[in-house]
Amino acid sequence: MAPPKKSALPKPLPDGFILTDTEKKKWRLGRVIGQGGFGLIYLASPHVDRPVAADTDFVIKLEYHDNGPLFSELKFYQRAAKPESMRKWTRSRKLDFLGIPTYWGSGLAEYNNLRYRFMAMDRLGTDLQKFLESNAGRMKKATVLQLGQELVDVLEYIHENEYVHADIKAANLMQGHRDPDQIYLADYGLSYRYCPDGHHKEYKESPKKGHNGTMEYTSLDAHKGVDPSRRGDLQILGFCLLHWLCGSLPWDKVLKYPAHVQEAKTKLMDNLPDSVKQLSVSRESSTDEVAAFLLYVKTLNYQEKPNYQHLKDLLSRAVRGRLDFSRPEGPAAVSSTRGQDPGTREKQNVGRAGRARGAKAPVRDEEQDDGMRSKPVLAQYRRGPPSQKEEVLHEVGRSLRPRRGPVTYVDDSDEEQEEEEDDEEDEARPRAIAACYLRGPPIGPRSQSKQDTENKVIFRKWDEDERVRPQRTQYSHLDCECSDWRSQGHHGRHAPGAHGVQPPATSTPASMATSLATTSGRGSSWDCVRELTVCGIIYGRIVQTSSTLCTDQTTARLRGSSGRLLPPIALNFGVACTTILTEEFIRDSL
Ligand SMILES: Nc1ncnc2c1ncn2[C@@H]1O[C@H](COP(=O)(O)OP(=O)(O)OP(=O)(O)O)[C@@H](O)[C@H]1O
Repeated sequence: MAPPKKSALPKPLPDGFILTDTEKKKWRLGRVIGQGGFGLIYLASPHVDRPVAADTDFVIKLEYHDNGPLFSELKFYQRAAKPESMRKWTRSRKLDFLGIPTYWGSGLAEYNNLRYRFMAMDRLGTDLQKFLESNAGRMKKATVLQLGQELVDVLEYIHENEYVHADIKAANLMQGHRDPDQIYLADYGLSYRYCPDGHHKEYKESPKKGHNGTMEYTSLDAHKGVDPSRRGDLQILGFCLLHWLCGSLPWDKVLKYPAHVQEAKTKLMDNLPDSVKQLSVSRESSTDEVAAFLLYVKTLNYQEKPNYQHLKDLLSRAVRGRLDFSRPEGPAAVSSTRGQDPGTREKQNVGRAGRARGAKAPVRDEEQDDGMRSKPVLAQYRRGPPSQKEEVLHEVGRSLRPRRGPVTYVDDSDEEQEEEEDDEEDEARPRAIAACYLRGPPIGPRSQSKQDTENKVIFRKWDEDERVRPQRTQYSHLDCECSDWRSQGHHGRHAPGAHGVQPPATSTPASMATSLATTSGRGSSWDCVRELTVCGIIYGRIVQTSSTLCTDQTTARLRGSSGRLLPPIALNFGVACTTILTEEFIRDSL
């Protein structure tokens, strides 16, 4: 019998499933606590004879066997982050702590004719993107500088072990599960072995590979299609520090135009330190240290080993102690991509972008925008080239970074094949991502249709509701909504990625619903409209489809820079989708 057709996200394994890793150690799966574009994160425990405790210290990341990201991540942990080598490093450098999660094992599994790869690792806590979201995109200066120093330590360790991370951002920084003062750099799915066996990659620009990474922060080398290196990681970190201090970056408004982002970053780097100093939002949050940091990074040659101690010294104003993620004092972030009315945001952003660019108006062209915006928001905003026609809804809710499509990987337990794997791994690294594949709807003004105006009214009302709704963490939000859904007897059966039925790729709402009804063999399209919406509520992954339904602006307002729907907003968004889907469904049916 042919195995069932696979989607990118694995069909979940049942609660209590036992996995055996390559060291013959057994792991019991608990409930799912997270979901990426290709993988699920389960609570897990090595005590297989009893259910997994809610406060367990382990998680298991699960992907289909032939997906690339987990394979790359595994290789990183196996080669560069062995617990013993990290312990030695920490001792020799007299560090209190090194923020790299511990890898506990990995292996393969088979269930219902499907093959999986898994990795057991430390359980982590909240990611820092959450704090930014509730603090208008900013952090206190002492916290930013302290984080900067800790991340320089982490980068020095991984750089000395032949790897670069290449995707540093708040969404990939997570608090410790037990100790919120310990911050870990997670997600090594895009990490790159820049110096295999001590041989540094050559500098080679390749326009076809250009603009790889998370658009806000990716390095100028990556914009030019040059393989990631140590200086690139440090430049990415510098852009992150600047963002966290100011709540915005000069290129926030042109993120969908990679060439414009590259131009703005080049200008910023060319005009250091003034270009960065003048972005300070207040004296307390002055950007002088970040300007000096980026200035030093600019002096580095492609293959040059950075002076990490010097970089830490440049950020040394921070006081060691507890990290403080409370809202910084002083003016609100002027162009945070979150938590603000887009009108306000736009006005403020013009000022900031203008300053960063000198006298020139922000890279923003109404005509061009309108041209772009008049087109329907279709597959071109998905992340990564559309490899398969049946690309599904849940793939579009992921971060902006590109991912390789399914590639067959050899079993990494076979050391003899390591070199072959390395080649394969290099081959499989994410390739250039053309601007047209960038996920996210156009941002900015557009001509208003009647539907736009109606949608705005709907969203304004929910924005008001939003202010009185208490903030919840991502986990509790997900848990709560999943359990609501389960308590209705659905058990995630119709949730994207959790069953054999996948919502169809972008289409009209009516055809989407009808197609879902046909493929699932269930009920009427009307039921499916409702279920699609619930899927959206639970997973916050209905962005792409809703992009085709809602106005660009309303959708843009609901996104964080990570590209995810902000959790409380996801709920509202689901409701909005119901309305829009329903209206269009009725209209199409008449
Ligand atoms: N070690 C961990 N402990 C606890 N939660 C985790 C851990 N790793 C990841 N998560 C949670 O699971 C979610 C999915 O993580 P994952 O690394 O698979 O994907 P992602 O980084 O969100 O997306 P992408 O597919 O772009 O990598 C994360 O957003 C995070 O909330």
